[in-house]
Amino acid sequence: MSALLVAGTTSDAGKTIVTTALCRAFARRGVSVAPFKAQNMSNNSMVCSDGAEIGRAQWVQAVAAGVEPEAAMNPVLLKPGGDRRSHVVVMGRPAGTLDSRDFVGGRTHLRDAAYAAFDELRSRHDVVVVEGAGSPAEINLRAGDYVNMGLARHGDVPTVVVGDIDRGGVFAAMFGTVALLSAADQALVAGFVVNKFRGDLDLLRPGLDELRALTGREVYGVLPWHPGLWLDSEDALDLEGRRAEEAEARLRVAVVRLPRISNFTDVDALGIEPGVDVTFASEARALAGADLVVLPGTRATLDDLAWLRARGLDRAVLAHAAAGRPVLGICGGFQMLGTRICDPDGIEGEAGADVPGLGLLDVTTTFGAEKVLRLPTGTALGVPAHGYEIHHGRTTRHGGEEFLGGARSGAVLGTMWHGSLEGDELRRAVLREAAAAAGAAYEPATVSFAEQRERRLDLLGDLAEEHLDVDALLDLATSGAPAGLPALAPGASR
Ligand SMILES: NC(=O)CC[C@H](N)C(=O)O
Repeated sequence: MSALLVAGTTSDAGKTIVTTALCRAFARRGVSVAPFKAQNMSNNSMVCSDGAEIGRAQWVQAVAAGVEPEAAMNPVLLKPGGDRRSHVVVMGRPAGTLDSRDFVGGRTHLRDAAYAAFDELRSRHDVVVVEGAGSPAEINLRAGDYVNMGLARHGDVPTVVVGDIDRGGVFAAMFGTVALLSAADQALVAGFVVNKFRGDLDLLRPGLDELRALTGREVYGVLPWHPGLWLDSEDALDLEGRRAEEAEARLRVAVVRLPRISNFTDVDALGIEPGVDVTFASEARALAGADLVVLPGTRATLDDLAWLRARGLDRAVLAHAAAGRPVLGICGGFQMLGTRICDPDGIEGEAGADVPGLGLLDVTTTFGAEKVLRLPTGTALGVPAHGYEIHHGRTTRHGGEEFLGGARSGAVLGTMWHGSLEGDELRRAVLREAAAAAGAAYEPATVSFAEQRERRLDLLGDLAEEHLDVDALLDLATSGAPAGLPALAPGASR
């Protein structure tokens, strides 16, 4: 019945990490906890067991909390395309598109859906850990906000502000975030969490003391900078951090960094393999020397195919395949490998588009308004496989062999399934085949993706225990923001 909002001074300040860590730490205390983010802007999503689509981060946070992921945890999901339009998902189901100009006004139906989901979720759990978006002090957007202080005010939710000290300016950012809010909003902000600190805590302490004195608010902890903390990636911001650290890489995988890349956590599963070196390629020469080229999913297949061609990456992929080297296309990337892609109704871009694909697989794709959301299971390469599907494109195979809801022709593999590489047996089988086709002396290790994810979530829980005052934060969630928090100028007068 209680809740805590984790807001941030900026995007990427560490809200997702802190929310996930608190989900795990609270759950360890036997508390029934659920994650929530009113609105997520991301092309990285996941399918829940009832077929609902939610942001990947909330899905992982539910796993951290030990509860079944569900639509109410991320009632509004905006998936941006290349044309200023976002696909809107409400309570896990497609709900039309939104123009970027509608972002401030015209969204009350989304706000209402978000508040209803939050109220309902809170009624079923002891604590809801809410992740904010961007900064709560985006004062140009405050009137229409239902993700940060709008939601906090709706549910009387105590709030902490996370600041990234690695960027510098964290004291100004934390003080300013509170001071710009109206007095009523400020009354809910109980304190701060410093993230990504490296160095001597004794040097930081005088600043924290002064921040406490200046704001009359608590500092609930200082999380250290930690290199191995990646979670299933929420958005494309942290793509650079996904490179496998392996001195003697034996299988080199180049993932084409499509601008509207989506559901690319497939890459995370490759990144856990000790002998696999994963790099992202934005230009043709970055594919040179790759054993396996991966074309990942994309929110906008045709726009990204045009981008691929403009950069000459199409010729590099074709040359790679012509040399008998392996290519793996996943969902949107698979669609690109086909002979033809049509968008008669303008689902992803311009209506009436009809464009040749790379022609490596004998399949054609037509986009339809209805979205496919599924958790398929099956067999491929002689081992059991599972995955998830999120797509508007209907891809039909006219030749080649069947492969995971897709097609294969020699060393070129294409699948509609995301997440299949999280299956340890299938990942090994795919990598073994790829190595054979590429002539690489590589043998997959025996790592388990599920175990690695669990270990990372435990590591996050441990970090929270060690560096945050988890009991005080749980108490804050339960008791609400303390009375008498000072209102800082200039927001205090608003
Ligand atoms: N997940 C994906 O890669 C989606 C591919 C494509 N945008 C479709 O909807 O069909």
